[in-house]
Amino acid sequence: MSALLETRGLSISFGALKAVDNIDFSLQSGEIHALIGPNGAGKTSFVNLLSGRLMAESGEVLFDGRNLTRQPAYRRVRAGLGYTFQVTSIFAQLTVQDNVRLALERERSASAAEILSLLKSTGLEAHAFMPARDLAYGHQRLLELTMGLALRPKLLMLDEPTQGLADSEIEGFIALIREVSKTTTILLIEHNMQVVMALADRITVLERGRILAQGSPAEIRASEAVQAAYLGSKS
Ligand SMILES: Nc1ncnc2c1ncn2[C@@H]1O[C@H](COP(=O)(O)OP(=O)(O)OP(=O)(O)O)[C@@H](O)[C@H]1O
Repeated sequence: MSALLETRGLSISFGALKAVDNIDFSLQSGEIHALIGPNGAGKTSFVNLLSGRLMAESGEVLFDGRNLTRQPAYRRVRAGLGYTFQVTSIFAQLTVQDNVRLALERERSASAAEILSLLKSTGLEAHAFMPARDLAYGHQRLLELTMGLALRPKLLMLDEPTQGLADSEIEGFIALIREVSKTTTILLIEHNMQVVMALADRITVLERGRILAQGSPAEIRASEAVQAAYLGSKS
């Protein structure tokens, strides 16, 4: 099986701090791959290097047979590397369906049927005409996911999608991600270990900008190095 995404020697520093330190990583098409690690391990910086929000100091980002290392963020989105929009990029005064229309129309015009079908896929169709600011917090997270799916990415990167959700909402979110994963490869940054263990096919653990461990959920759960890293950071 060939990798959908690969990084070779990927690095970025902030002053003297090597936030992402020479990372070789690969992700297979079809998998849900979780990226975990203590606070400050470099997860967000790594994903920002993939999305193009940060430019690599050295190393390469290879995606779907192309070298995207020097490409700007919008080209990476166009190549099929998608990520969930942050709550801040939701237009609060616009309706839910108009937010989805805007996400779609970054690329082309969208039909009402297409918008409705996307909203149905994440369970938001009943809220289509509501201003986004009136959505409950959990529904705003769903709107971010819907907007992330709008361009039908080959790989969708989710940065802490369950953060701030109530326990009662998490089961539904797990089921939804599982459904999305039938058609989209997923890279999931997540602190909630229940979510990680329920969803991930493979897990990569980062610590201080490096890969500490990689394996199946069972292997990671059993790893003493991983347990030590987590206990050490109290996160
Ligand atoms: N723009 C920046 N300028 C300076 N230091 C930064 C910057 N962004 C991140 N860092 C530092 O780089 C390190 C890695 O941060 P990063 O946010 O990537 O970690 P993380 O694993 O995503 O953490 P968390 O789980 O807390 O979100 C941290 O020490 C952080 O303080």
